[in-house]
Amino acid sequence: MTAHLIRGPLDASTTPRYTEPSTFARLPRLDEVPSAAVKIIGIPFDSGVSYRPGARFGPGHIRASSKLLRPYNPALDVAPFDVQQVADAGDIAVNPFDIVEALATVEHAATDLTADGARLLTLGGDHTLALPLLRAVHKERGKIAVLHFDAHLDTWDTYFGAPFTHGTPFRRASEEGLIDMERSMHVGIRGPLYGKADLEADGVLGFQIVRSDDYQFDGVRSIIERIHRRMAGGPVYLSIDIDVLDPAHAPGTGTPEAGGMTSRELLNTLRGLVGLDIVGADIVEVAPAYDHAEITGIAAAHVGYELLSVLAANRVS
Ligand SMILES: N=C(N)NCCCC(=O)O
Ligand SMILES: [Zn+2]
Ligand SMILES: [Zn+2]
Repeated sequence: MTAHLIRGPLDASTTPRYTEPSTFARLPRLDEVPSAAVKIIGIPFDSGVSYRPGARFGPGHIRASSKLLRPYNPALDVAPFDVQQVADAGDIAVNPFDIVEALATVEHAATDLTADGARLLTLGGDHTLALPLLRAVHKERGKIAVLHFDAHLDTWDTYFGAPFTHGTPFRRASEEGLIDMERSMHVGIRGPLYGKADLEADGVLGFQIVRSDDYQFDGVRSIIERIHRRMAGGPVYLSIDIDVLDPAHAPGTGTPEAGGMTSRELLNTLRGLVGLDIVGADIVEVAPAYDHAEITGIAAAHVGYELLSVLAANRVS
């Protein structure tokens, strides 16, 4: 194999940040590099939402909010764009009027983009997308442990009889045998449910729950330990619904719930994932119409940056 020079972000000291069309962190586009170990894709899809629409504009907003990121991450002592080629693969065009067709398009695109062994970081889009992304990962890797950050369980059964919505992806994934039921977790759960039965049903689908309140009572360190205890020893898929953050930290989302995590708690938890075999990730539910001053976009951009840093740190060690 020929060694290629890794291309990182544009240099902000010679090309101002606010020039050029947006790519994540001002990285090169996939067609500008020979290959990439990590590909960032946008999926502008929100036909699965139950409340406020608008997450279809999430990918563009996260990219636009990611321009200030810098190349060195002191928290993990790693330069995430130096040790691996990361590139922005643009958006996948999906049918907004036919959810089943949209899910098939996403699954095939994810399969194609990872055929060369690349890992995907997906920018949503609503949480319905986790299902086709897990289907694609499962084809490659078999049963996968899911680490799901969210205010919501997203293991409800149907809405208006519809099986594929942003409130149901992890029930479908569990029913389809995609997830490792001994090693999956929800983190950040809070807020009112439809009934106590929601939690009982969730329990048999293979998830353990870390509640948002556990952050206050137990702290970040103990939660990182719980995650490692449950998830080490096999591949992990990370799905991050931005509404896991408190609405003060992420107002730009479709189904906000009070009492959430701070962005500092989330970023520190993500840094604690170094050592886990993360095979793919998504950041979903960013809905810019309800955002202010890019608060949510910036949080999502930093979440993506920490994930890329964890992948880089895993590669270095
Ligand atoms: N996946 C997200 N963000 N929300 C699910 C909420 C489903 C409901 O309306 O009860
Ligand atoms: Zn949610
Ligand atoms: Zn969700």
